[in-house]
Amino acid sequence: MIRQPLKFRKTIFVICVLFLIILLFLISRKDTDIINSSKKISEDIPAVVYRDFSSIPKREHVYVDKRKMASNSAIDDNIKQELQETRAQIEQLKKKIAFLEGRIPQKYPDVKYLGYKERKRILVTGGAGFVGSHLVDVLMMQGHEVIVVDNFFTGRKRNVEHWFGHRNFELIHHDIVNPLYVEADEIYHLASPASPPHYMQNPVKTIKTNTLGTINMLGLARRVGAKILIASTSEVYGDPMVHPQPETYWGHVNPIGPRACYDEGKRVAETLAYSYAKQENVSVRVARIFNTYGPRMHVSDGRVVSNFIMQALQNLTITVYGNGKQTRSFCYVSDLVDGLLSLMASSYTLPVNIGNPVEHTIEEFAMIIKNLVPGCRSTVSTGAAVEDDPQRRRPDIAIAEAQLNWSPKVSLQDGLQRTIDYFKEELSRTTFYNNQTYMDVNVKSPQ
Ligand SMILES: O=c1ccn([C@@H]2O[C@H](COP(=O)(O)OP(=O)(O)O[C@H]3OC[C@@H](O)[C@H](O)[C@H]3O)[C@@H](O)[C@H]2O)c(=O)[nH]1
Repeated sequence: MIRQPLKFRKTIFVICVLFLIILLFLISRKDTDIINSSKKISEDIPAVVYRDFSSIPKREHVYVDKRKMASNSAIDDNIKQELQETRAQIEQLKKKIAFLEGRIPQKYPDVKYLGYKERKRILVTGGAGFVGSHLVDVLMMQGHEVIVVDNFFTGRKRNVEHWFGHRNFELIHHDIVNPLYVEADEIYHLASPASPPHYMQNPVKTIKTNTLGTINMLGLARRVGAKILIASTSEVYGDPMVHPQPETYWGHVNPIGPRACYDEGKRVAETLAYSYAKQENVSVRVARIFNTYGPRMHVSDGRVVSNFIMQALQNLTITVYGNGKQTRSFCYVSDLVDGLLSLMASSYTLPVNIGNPVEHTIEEFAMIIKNLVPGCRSTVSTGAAVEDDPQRRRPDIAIAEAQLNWSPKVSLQDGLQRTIDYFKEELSRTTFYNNQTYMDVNVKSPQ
């Protein structure tokens, strides 16, 4: 009985071992299959293509807060409005820049080259004014170094801006009532208001400019040894008793009248010039300038040429002061400039009349201008006379012809046509319409 269970145990043991071996065999076979099949699967699956997802914009997480939505849209509207305003400002600035760029001279007018010995340093007081700027143009073209001094009371930068930046050109903003220290070989002293309404507007300033200013310029000429030309005027003859007026005529001036600040100021300027010549040995030239006209007269100048042309161009009444029987003789600005240059170059030191002797009544002159403006519908009116208005004026230019070999070349017709063209362009500048002060003049009552 005892041996039977032992045998049974052995048999059981053997069976178990065998079972285990079979099991291990089976397991090992199954593993190989799985590996093989998995290999096969991986070979069958196509390779995954790499894709760069970084370029795809990530969706921002937007937190929608309905309470804030209303205020956000109000802010959006403000921003939109600011944006629109800024855009409009930028557009305006662009236009302004384009306008300013248009005014920068692209190329200077042709300037002659002068050697060191021929080139002069020339000071022009009032060089940004009507006559001064035309003189500056010629001096610059001749190749000289030009210094313009102006206080811009009636002068304008616009008149000389085409020379800005040129190496021969210098602009000094200065009032010659105060001393000036510059180096110069020649001085053209033109600074002074010249239009009756302008010089009457501030008579003290007009006298100071023509007396103190002239003393300063003569003092400068003495210090630096410069030759100086004083711009005097036909007004030193006042309301003349001699006709036409020769340089030898002493004049007929009311010393306390409304024109005296200019007339007497210029008479003192002449006296000062000859005093400096005699006492300080200063080389002086004196030009007595008669009525002059041309481009660059200000639309608000107030003198007869600019007033009549502006009125005719706008079909306004042409305003003749007084009965229109008073006479004037009008010289085109380029002729005047030629005369000034000839006088400076000459050795003649006494006063010289520079003007055009062709004389017209102011009434005739109004009709000449009216007829030169095509389609002009202006009427001509006569009215109150200007106090102390000279009744006749015409230069005797015998000295200019003999001593300077000078006489005017431009006819009234041609000169007026060029001037009308200039004023037409001025009128097209919109700013003028806000500033129609060109008829501002002191008149006395007709009685
Ligand atoms: O609108 C106007 C302006 C002027 N006039 C008259 O036209 C004549 C000329 O007057 P302007 O103002 O042009 O010039 P004036 O001749 O009176 O003075 C000028 O003289 C010579 C220069 O040196 C000066 O430029 C200036 O003083 C005057 O009789 C004046 O009364 C008009 O009838 N209507």
